[in-house]
Amino acid sequence: MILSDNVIPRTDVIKRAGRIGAEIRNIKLSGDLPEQMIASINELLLEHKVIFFRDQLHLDDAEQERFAIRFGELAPHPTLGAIKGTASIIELDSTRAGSRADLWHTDGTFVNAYPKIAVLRGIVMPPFGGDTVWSNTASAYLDLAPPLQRLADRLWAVHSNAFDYAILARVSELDKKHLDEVFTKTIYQTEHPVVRVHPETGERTLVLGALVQNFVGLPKYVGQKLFDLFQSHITALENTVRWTWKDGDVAIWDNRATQHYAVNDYGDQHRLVHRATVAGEVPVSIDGRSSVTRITGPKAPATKTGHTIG
Ligand SMILES: O=C(O)CCC(=O)C(=O)O
Ligand SMILES: [Fe+2]
Repeated sequence: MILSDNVIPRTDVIKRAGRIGAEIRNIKLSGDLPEQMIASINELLLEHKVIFFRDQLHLDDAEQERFAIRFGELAPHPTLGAIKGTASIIELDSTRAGSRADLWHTDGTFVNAYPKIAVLRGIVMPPFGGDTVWSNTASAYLDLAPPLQRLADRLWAVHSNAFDYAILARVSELDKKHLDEVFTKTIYQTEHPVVRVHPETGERTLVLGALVQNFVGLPKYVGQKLFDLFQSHITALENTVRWTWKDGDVAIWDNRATQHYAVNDYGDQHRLVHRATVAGEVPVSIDGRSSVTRITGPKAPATKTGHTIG
């Protein structure tokens, strides 16, 4: 019997899709939960990759962070920082530029030690639309045919917070200016293995998503096709779970084994979420090499911009 069975009854864990996602009932999240409970939540997180808790309306920013810090050090966003009075919380408010994360991504992969866990609290959720979808990057790896696994095993990709305007067609001129000024005030470029070994489960997971710029040693055009091929395995519907939010819901994901996408279908209805972030480990490839941040510098020439993903 695994640890969590003693602490969280199996009947309080309700799977929400075949390969990823479970709702956990009858827990009031707080910084004061006993250590065994935190260990059990972590165990369920590793198993299900994203876990959901309803009715957490008692949480404020401080308590959200007191809970999150039980899983590790809090990590502010490298360029956005954290909202006032918090160590790591970013606010995504639909009325503000760049707050719609409608691209498949893993958070923060433009740095080497990108976050391991995110705790997202739905504060004002629209009555319809605005779901979030997560995908399982460990099962996606297993879905690859063995020759494609061997190819992925050896590939490395460059991730950056610099973006081409072309892929952000929905962003207005005003948004571009804001994103340019805030999100990409420093440009990071990091080389990650396409396949990392999960430090807690030993699983192989794919490290890709919207922050990928190119594959090391591959022409852009070829790389784009390969990227699409790998991403299509990650985002296959069978490999995802979709959450319809209510105010007070909390979603916690293992950012080392997932990608996510915030569905942008709620028009100008208000949607407000706060995310606390737990620092992660530097990824290690299957042959034991670590990710490297190659460039950390002031913003380069004006052809690039950013987005709040990550
Ligand atoms: O708004 C959401 O549902 C998810 C936003 C996101 O990508 C994040 O918090 O990392
Ligand atoms: Fe995100």
